[in-house]
Amino acid sequence: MSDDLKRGLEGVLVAESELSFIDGDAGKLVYRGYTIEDLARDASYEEVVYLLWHGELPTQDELAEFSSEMATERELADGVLAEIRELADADEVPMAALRTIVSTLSAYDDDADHEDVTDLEANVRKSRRITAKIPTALAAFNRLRNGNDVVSPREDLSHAENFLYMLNDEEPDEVLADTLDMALVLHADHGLNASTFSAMVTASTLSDLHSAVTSAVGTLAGSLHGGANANVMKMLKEIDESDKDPTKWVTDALAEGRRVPGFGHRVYNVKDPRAKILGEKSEALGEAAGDMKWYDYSVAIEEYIGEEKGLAPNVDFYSASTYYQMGIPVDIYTPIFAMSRVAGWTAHVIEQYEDNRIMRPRARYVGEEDLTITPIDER
Ligand SMILES: CC(=O)SCCNC(=O)CCNC(=O)[C@H](O)C(C)(C)COP(=O)(O)OP(=O)(O)OC[C@H]1O[C@@H](n2cnc3c(N)ncnc32)[C@H](O)[C@@H]1OP(=O)(O)O
Ligand SMILES: O=C([O-])CC(=O)C(=O)O
Repeated sequence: MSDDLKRGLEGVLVAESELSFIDGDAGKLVYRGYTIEDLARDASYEEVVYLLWHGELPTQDELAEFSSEMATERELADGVLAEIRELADADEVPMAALRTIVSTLSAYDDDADHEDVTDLEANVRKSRRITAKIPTALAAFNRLRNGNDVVSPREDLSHAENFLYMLNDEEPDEVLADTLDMALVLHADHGLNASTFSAMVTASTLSDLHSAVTSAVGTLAGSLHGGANANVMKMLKEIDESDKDPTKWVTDALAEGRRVPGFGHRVYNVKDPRAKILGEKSEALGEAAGDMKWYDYSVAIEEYIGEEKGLAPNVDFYSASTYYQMGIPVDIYTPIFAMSRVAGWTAHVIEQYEDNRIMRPRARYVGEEDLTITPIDER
């Protein structure tokens, strides 16, 4: 047994997976053999979810059937809606609300008390229901906390279109729908990132899929992981409201020992390929609106941090200005990440069940030894 300490489990190999491959030096991301660039250009989110869960891209008939099965699962039970209303009334933060909602979904899932938590067919059905219902829950939560009525899902719209329709009570135009669909494709899986790993740890104890996804949502929320996308936008807005230019703002932040959200990565040593694609989307949205401010601030920061710190943008950097220009509220950027990543979480959990061993690393003990207890009345 090696006594090398691997802080943050850096580089530790704990599983074999057929789902996604990352080459951190080349800036390459692949889902089941297909590059992220090809998938972003040529595949819808529904096709990517099918690819992750079923191992290959669907035929036209398979896609039509799969999309329809997903769409029929969008409605929420009254009990779930009642809870969403309570969370909105309590002004819960969106990622905490989503964590609670995912957990509650199990109470209304016919497969949830299935005796064998590893049953593949039941897990695919549960994955489909959770993935289909998260957008409905998130849109309902956002509308209720703003004093608006809930908009019911429609089965004739795609996953991305239907979410924007429920969020805004208006069918999205093609640019908005395509941009969100592509963002969902880009976020769907990413190896053993922290939230996926936490889902796998939960599953490895032979706990159920809803528990694994609930763990993952809680893990994604942190500012070092999915929470960074909202922090990027807060930074861009802070820069805009200050009298500093972006490089001065970042210089001051670094001098104060602060981390710049949206930069750095455990695996990529170069620019994240997803950031490249999202940067192009952010630029295109700015051009269409005739306002390049958010894109220009972002590029200035990217150039400066690259020169000063040798750090490159990760996926969260350009998703921020992209979502902002789409009119999406800043505090639901991370829930939208979860809305996509649930496909990867569930796919990895299913892989974990197929070849399970409980995850159980160890810590080097550095505490006191051989102490004797002083009786309580003498302490
Ligand atoms: C979807 C995602 O989860 S993508 C990541 C989203 N998170 C962020 O954008 C938050 C900002 N980034 C970070 O905090 C980190 O880069 C992480 C968490 C992504 C990766 O962390 P690690 O692999 O553990 O790298 P680590 O924290 O050891 O950083 C290495 C060095 O780069 C520096 N560094 C890393 N990221 C940043 C940053 N964003 N701003 C400033 N300095 C940074 C660290 O201070 C450290 O410097 P040091 O060696 O002088 O102490
Ligand atoms: O892989 C990681 O560590 C973080 C990341 O980029 C992701 O989850 O998409």
